[in-house]
Amino acid sequence: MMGDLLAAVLHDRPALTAARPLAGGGQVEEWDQGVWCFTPAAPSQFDLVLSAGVHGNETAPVELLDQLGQALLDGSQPLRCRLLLILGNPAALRQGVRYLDEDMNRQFGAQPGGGRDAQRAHALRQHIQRFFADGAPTALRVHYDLHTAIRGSLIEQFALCAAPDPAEARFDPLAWLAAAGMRAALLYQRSAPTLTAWTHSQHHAHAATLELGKARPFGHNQAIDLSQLAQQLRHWLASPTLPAAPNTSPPPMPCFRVARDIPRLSDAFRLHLAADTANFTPLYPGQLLAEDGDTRYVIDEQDARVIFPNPNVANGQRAGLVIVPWDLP
Ligand SMILES: O=C(O)CCC(=O)N[C@@H](CCC(=O)O)C(=O)O
Ligand SMILES: [Zn+2]
Repeated sequence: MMGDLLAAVLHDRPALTAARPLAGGGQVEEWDQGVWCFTPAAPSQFDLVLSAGVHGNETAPVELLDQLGQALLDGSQPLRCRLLLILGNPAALRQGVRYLDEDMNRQFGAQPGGGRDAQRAHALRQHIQRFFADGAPTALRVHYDLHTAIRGSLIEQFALCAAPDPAEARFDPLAWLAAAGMRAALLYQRSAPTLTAWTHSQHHAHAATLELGKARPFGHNQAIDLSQLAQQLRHWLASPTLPAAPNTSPPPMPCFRVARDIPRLSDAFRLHLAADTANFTPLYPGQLLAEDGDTRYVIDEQDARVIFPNPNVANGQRAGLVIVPWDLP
């Protein structure tokens, strides 16, 4: 059943008109449409940002965060950490589209656009900045941005994040992701214009984009199993302290790195993959992956796989990623 937070966003009205005490202690305040700051009764050393709906057609994780928000409102979910809950792109959610003018998850880099998605991205940056600034300077900062993908995937649930920092003794990001049901990690080595790349680089948050299944409209997400993620999120929200956990070795899941981006440079771009090619499909050396006028993208990596192949992006945007296994040191 739809909760109060999502209903408000879909009806284009506020969910709360003033700060509301939570039945289980603490309070919630609406900072903007689709942005709620939950504060626990006692001070916390854990600041958690959970976002979904940055792409308006990716509804399963939006339903999950709506249920979590409702459980906090009605007191059935205890809260021991600070939480910023975000439904990313309300106007795109209302229309059931990935974005309005420009992909919102490309508006967090050095050159954001000027359209409605870029304006919303700017507002989200301000809210997240305020949330972290209001927390304890020593708090552990974690951000999960929940998505679903255009295509099916040979590994259904996986994370995209920066490589773990071996110096971080408080927290094992890959162990948390494994506990939340992620079965692979794609580790970035360079910056990207995405929301989690921004919270990681600007706010030193342990930030990951979670891919959770195939994108479908509201009410059609029965095939996506978010139970493990939901259980872990509920556990973390209720935990008075976080277990100290240095990075484990070997990592608890297969890890990959980006061997290269495949950019769509022009209208001549052609992707030589079937439209139903799943994420993580293996590519073989010598395979012609794509052409763009005179530019040919031929696989020369061993054990390569493809992620997010999509020829229908705007010129200049990423039309796919070639990834390879990465044995973390
Ligand atoms: O299925 C697809 O082609 C895209 C799914 C999606 O929205 N993925 C995110 C990944 C973000 C990241 O690279 O960290 C995106 O493209 O924004
Ligand atoms: Zn997405």
